[in-house]
Amino acid sequence: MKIAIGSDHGGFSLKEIIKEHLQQKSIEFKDFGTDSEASCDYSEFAEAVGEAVVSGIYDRGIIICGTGIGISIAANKIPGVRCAVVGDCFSAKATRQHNDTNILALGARVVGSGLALEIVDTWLGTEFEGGRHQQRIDKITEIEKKYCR
Ligand SMILES: O=C[C@H](O)[C@H](O)[C@H](O)COP(=O)(O)O
Repeated sequence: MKIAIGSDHGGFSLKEIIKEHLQQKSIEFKDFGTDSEASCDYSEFAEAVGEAVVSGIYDRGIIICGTGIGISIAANKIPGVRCAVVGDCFSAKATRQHNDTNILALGARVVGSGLALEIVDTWLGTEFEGGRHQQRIDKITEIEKKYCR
């Protein structure tokens, strides 16, 4: 599995911790920035990671800002992105099983690094269940087609 990862300044230090964790697990990733704690705008990194995932070059994305909210809103503007802000392991599992999320958003000012790594592991290790959930995702795709031209 190939992961695209990105953050703004608020998520930079958690991004570094997650990168080290992925490295230890021999999971391939590319860092799309930011590269320091200097103030920047999360939309840039949401777009870079979102494009990388939707293009098919990367299987999944992980994006981080202070709350996970701004960066997830921006990523979800890209057709084909299904991004959820997650702060617990139950939701991490459910959003893969039910929503087939392809990008995970984390709030570095909300969750500690220990929980964040458990969320990452749970999210990466859970498969989409399909079935009734697929028809719901198909309906989301229909909304995208209606409004994104
Ligand atoms: O949703 C937005 C994110 O949480 C940002 O990381 C946050 O707004 C950045 O705030 P500041 O510029 O005050 O560090």
